[in-house]
Amino acid sequence: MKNILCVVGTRPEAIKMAPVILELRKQPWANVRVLATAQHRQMLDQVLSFFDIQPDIDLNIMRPNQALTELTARLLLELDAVLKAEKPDVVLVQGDTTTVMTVALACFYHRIPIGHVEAGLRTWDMQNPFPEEANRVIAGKLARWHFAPTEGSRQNLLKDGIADSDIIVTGNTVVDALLATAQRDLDLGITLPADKRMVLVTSHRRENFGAPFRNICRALQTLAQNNPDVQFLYPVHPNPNVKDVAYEYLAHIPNVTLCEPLDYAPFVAAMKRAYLILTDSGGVQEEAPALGKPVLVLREETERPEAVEEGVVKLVGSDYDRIVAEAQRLLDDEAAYKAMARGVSPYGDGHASERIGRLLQEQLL
Ligand SMILES: CC(=O)N[C@@H]1[C@@H](OP(=O)(O)OP(=O)(O)OC[C@H]2O[C@@H](n3ccc(=O)[nH]c3=O)[C@H](O)[C@@H]2O)O[C@H](CO)[C@@H](O)[C@@H]1O
Repeated sequence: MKNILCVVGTRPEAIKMAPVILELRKQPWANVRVLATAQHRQMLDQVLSFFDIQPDIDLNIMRPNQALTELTARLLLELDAVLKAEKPDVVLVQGDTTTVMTVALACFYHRIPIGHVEAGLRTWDMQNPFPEEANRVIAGKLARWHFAPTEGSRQNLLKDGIADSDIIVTGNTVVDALLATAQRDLDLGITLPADKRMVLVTSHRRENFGAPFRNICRALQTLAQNNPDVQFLYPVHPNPNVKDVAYEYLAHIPNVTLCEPLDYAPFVAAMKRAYLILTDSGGVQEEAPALGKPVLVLREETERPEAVEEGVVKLVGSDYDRIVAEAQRLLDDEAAYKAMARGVSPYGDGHASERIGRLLQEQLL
């Protein structure tokens, strides 16, 4: 029996780690334990409960306005005690949060091997996204096994000096979670006009705060006013930099529905119902293509270039004119829309977790 400790800190980590945990739980050789750092609290909890996962250890680390240095220092100390008590044979982390970087460092000090899920995403700019690029580079240097979602991420790891034999291209586990969830009977929980096309919006990345986010909201306002036959649905992040501005520009427009962030299952229902998606989210860029939904990305660059190269996702940044023009084109021009709504899924086929499980079995037994 091998002890495998799976760590989650935020909503996207939980969504992407859940299928791995559920897969490993099926394995007779694996004793799976779940550690929640709870770097984010509420949004993490609703995902874990949806997938029926109860953390075995919960560090409940989140504090109001937590600074990165303090979060890192507190996490390192807490992890030291957890690793001493748990003595895992391997620790799995996902993505590029402070949790991931800190767990990688703590495991390195304890000489415990780590498996990095969603390894090899790079912008090659340490400042952008901050601090995620540094987190994934550090975790990458320290990881024993690199579960790369795509061939492109494998190439990034090779460029970073990682041995080919330590990398396995698995696909992204986000597609495993999505396809399993999309099959279920889902309820959006919000009534929208049944006869109208729906545009789904999410936007809360830090690099857009300030003038770029105002441009985005102004563009959404123009699009909604020019297209009364289209319904806009925007689950708004509670951060005041986002919420105050979004409500100022959009709250009074009849065909715009603003709501709290949706739980994962209703959000998947919203993606399925959407005609078009505008987002600055990393995960949504990976999910929407698998559902055949065109995405306009409200960022200047992305560490997820594969769907852009496939032509099913387009970068539009935060430029008012560009957002309005590109979205209007997809609403008006059926050929342009169909070219982007092809259902090409460059990030996975829904079997990434099985590949991770097989590799661990081969390596550990
Ligand atoms: C720089 C960068 O790209 N960083 C990424 C970013 O992750 P992200 O951009 O994917 O994060 P979000 O957009 O918050 O989450 C998305 C997931 O949430 C679901 N969702 C969404 C709206 C909603 O109302 N309800 C939901 O359930 C949705 O289906 C999707 O799966 O931060 C993480 C560290 O926090 C990083 O690790 C990750 O690289």
